[in-house]
Amino acid sequence: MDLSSVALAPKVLLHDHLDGGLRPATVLELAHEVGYSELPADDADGLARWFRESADSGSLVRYLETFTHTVAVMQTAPALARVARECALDLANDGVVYAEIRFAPEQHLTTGLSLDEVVEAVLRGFDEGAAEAADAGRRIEVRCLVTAMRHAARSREIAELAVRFRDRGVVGFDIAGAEAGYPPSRHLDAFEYMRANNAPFTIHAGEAFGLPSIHEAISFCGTDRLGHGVRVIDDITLPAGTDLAAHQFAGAELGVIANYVRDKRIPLELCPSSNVQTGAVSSIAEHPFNVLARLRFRVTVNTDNRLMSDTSMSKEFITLHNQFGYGWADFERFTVNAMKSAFVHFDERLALIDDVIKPGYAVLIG
Ligand SMILES: O=c1[nH]cnc2c1ncn2[C@@H]1O[C@H](CO)[C@@H](O)[C@H]1O
Ligand SMILES: [Zn+2]
Repeated sequence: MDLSSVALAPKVLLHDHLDGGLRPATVLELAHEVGYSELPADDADGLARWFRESADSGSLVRYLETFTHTVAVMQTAPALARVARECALDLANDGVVYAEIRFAPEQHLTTGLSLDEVVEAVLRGFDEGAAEAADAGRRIEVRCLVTAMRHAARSREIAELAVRFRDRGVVGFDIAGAEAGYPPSRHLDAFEYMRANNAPFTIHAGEAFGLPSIHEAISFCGTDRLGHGVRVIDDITLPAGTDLAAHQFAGAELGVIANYVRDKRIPLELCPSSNVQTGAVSSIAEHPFNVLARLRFRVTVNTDNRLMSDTSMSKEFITLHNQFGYGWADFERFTVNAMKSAFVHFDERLALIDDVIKPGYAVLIG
């Protein structure tokens, strides 16, 4: 299994930040256009390296500081549309067939755009990119999640934005940003608004902060998915000396929260490389991905921030293959898990599973 063969496999991406996936060269060009002079490097390679190294901090708060630069160059409609178009193209070239891309509209208002104008520009970019990719023989469906920043106080407004655009490409709502000190229950009114409108949402939880955050997200807020959710492992007891790359974990004991997440089939948007960079886990070898997958949690594979982690869906698959020995049948399962967990309607999920994902893996499995 190598990068070029994995790139051919149909992949589904549920957790990817628009402002964490810019091409380094685009950051430079946009900075030049808008006169932003704070970039930490002046060539694409240097900038790519800076993002990866700075994000490799072991702290979510420092990881998030790197977004200052990407957000700074995404403040006009053309810049937002360009970044969105390139995002759709890059994902399609990597074999992603369905993606939900998130970003926080409230962070893109410094030159006077309205929340609606910001979302319209991004959706236009996705449409352009997806149309170009289709012309080149690479079909991709791109949808949008709007994120509210958990330290701020605009979550209800952003939830309303999500519902306002629900028939135009926005399929859900999310909260992100520093987790410690900003529990999901601070934004209960936003989640209640989403539920009252029968509109789905996901919550970044169980990344920098552990089980209490996951508990709030599922029990008080009623989240449909968990952004990361990786610390659910803290509610699972493994016998001493357990090999984390094993094929079965018969001795595992699940606590109340872990059982609830698994019983309810709550999807985990796991992001292996990002989780190591932010210190949510100490290394890929220590990543609970395999334990959770083998215990049949609904695990999905995600990139989080392709620029900060210098990654792609194919690279994340290869990383998991190298560490845990997964093959095509495993990747098909994770991909079907992700498609089942998507926020588009059931018939659209089913069509992608039956017409695109299963036939794609059938060819690879042979
Ligand atoms: O892994 C993460 N955990 C929490 N917040 C994040 C993560 N990655 C990105 N963002 C935050 O989400 C905003 C909107 O896209 C980004 O600007 C960043 O601050
Ligand atoms: Zn994220």
